[in-house]
Amino acid sequence: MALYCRIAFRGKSFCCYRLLSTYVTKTRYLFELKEDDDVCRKAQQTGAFYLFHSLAPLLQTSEHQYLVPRFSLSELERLLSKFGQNAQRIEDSVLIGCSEQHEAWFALDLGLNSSSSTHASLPKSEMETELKGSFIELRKALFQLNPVDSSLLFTAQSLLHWHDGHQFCSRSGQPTKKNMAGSKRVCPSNKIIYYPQMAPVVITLVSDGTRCLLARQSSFPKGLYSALAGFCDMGESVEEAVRREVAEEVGLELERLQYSASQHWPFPNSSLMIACHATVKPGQTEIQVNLRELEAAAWFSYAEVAAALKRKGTYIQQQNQSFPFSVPPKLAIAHQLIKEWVEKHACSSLPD
Ligand SMILES: NC(=O)c1ccc[n+]([C@@H]2O[C@H](COP(=O)([O-])OP(=O)(O)OC[C@H]3O[C@@H](n4cnc5c(N)ncnc54)[C@H](O)[C@@H]3O)[C@@H](O)[C@H]2O)c1
Ligand SMILES: [Mg+2]
Repeated sequence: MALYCRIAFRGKSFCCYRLLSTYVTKTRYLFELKEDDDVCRKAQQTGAFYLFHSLAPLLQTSEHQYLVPRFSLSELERLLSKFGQNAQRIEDSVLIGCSEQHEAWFALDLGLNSSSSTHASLPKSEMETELKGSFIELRKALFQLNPVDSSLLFTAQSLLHWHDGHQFCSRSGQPTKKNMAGSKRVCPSNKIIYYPQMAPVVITLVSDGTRCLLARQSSFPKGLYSALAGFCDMGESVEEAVRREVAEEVGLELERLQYSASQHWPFPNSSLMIACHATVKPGQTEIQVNLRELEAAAWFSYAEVAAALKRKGTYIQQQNQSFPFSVPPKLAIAHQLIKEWVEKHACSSLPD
């Protein structure tokens, strides 16, 4: 789908015959859906709905992967009526994206109670039988989802979670009302607008030139080591947050810092993960682990990290082996940082 655009110049408007790209028209359409409740309501007629129960997405088991079923508006209305609820509950759904053909995608949680509606939680097991699937905790399903589905479900779960936690105005105590798309909530009594929020988190892979530093918290699965991560403090730049987190957690001062990429991460609350590579000064590599934050931290050689990257799944610790370990799954940005480091060091690690 493409649009011709109208541009304004010195107060006059001109029709421009530049064809807008599919990406631009899709982006403009999503913007309209967020801004205009009527357009969004209309989009539900032809849209697709993803279902959740208490923030766990509905999934169906296939051979090696989970499939994510979608429902039309009429299928959803039929389902709600079967469980004794009216179609008004669909207004609790949130917009999570759209296709290039402008089919809008929504997510609806059938397990959460909304303050602004009288809708009670629907029975999970009966719904699972009816829908021929299971509501599975997103974190547990991570390994068996494709990247497109997981990204959509991350967005959906984060938005549903945010709405669930922001049903009341923190100033007036009155229930807030969401717009159709779920891109904001407004307090009807004082008009304060609340927008979905995420916390900036820095994640850093520190290298001393030949080794990289990985750490684990006691809550991690056995054997799992990751890059150093931490929430940004109020008023900090990304660079300041990276330097502080590394100093706080392992007692090292950084020399150089390089941005790599970013990722939205929904666990336990929405974070924007900002991933960097960093180096320490040669010779200044002695780690002092902050045991209030970490269980352990250590330098790992290229060979150790490259072997861990190749290993599938999480490692189950074996007796008498001091350093076997695993790294985070492919979907996590920590995995990407570690992979980039291994690729960069592959050539320099070849035997002479
Ligand atoms: N996607 C990935 O690859 C990846 C890898 C590692 C960590 N992470 C995520 O990064 C996040 C931060 O890592 P961490 O636990 O090491 O952080 P951290 O080192 O900052 O330690 C967490 C502590 O920071 C404090 N804190 C400050 N601001 C906070 C806020 N806005 N929300 C929650 N706690 C806050 C709390 O006391 C909390 O116990 C975690 O949520 C984790 O899920 C993602
Ligand atoms: Mg940390």
